Amino acid sequence: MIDIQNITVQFGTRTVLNDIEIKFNQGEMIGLVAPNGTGKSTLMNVIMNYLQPTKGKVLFNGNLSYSSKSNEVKIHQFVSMMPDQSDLYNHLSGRTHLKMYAAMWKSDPNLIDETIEALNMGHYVNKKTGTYSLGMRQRLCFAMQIVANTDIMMMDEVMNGLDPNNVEIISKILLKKKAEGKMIIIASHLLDNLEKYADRIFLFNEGKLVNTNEIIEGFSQAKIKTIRVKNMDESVKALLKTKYPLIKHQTLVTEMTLLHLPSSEQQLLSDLTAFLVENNVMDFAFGKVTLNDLYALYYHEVV
Ligand SMILES: Nc1ncnc2c1ncn2[C@@H]1O[C@H](COP(=O)(O)OP(=O)(O)OP(=O)(O)O)[C@@H](O)[C@H]1O
Repeated sequence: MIDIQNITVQFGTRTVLNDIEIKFNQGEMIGLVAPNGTGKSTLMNVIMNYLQPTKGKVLFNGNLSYSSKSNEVKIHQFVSMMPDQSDLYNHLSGRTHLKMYAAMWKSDPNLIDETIEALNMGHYVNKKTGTYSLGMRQRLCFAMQIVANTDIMMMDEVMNGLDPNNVEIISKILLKKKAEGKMIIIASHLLDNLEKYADRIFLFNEGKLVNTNEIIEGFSQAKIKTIRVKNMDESVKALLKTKYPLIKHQTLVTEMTLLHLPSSEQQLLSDLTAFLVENNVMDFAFGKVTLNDLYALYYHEVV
């Protein structure tokens, strides 16, 4: 378990993390989402103690913190950060990298071949990494962390440069690790993927972590409670507000209007359908709010 207690990070006058307080549990997949340069890596660096916060501390499993070098060694036995592609040694093979990681974390050596097979790396893993493509290097970095097999795994842009097949393969491996009780923290811009697999997703806003479930009630529920309407006329919006004052409106920069319904009662849904059609609004769909919508709401950017 990670207990982040009042972490503040300032660089000069800029506050990148502002008094963050949050607990992450074993068996959870946590998604961190934000535009570039907002603090995702900074938070991970604090959790790894690569960066000392201006204020606050991080507790592991109740009472262990980075209060001494020997504690750091203890913590890094069960907390790992996925290596970066620039950490690879070009003159060594992928297999050698995997063996190093298995040896450093004293994990089960059988994991090496299992992981090579799961990630379809057999045809290249014995070659020097200097000959690998971007996607091959990325899979190796991921495989290294899987072989280390720590209880807490942090990954910054794990899906970088991967084709959709490999994104799915890695997602399935992550689900398996989660089922084994690992805590997985992922910073990613692949919102659809994150939305599918993460248990809790946090957006960074002005140095704070905002849980997506708190932005829109029922965000993670599949129930129909939202209508997505494209290019809705201001006059129709006004009419709708008068007729259905309980329906909340949110307009995104994507020209999409979200209508949040007070319930998903059948009668309300059919009345609303009739209302929209009568007012010549044809481009609409019932469905849940997506992470892409929330991103557009928060960051005024189209993903
Ligand atoms: N050591 C440092 N000194 C000064 N400023 C820093 C330092 N590290 C990070 N920053 C600044 O803090 C902000 C957050 O950086 P961070 O790397 O955490 O962003 P990020 O959300 O991980 O971005 P990305 O998606 O690009 O990886 C940025 O404005 C960055 O310039």
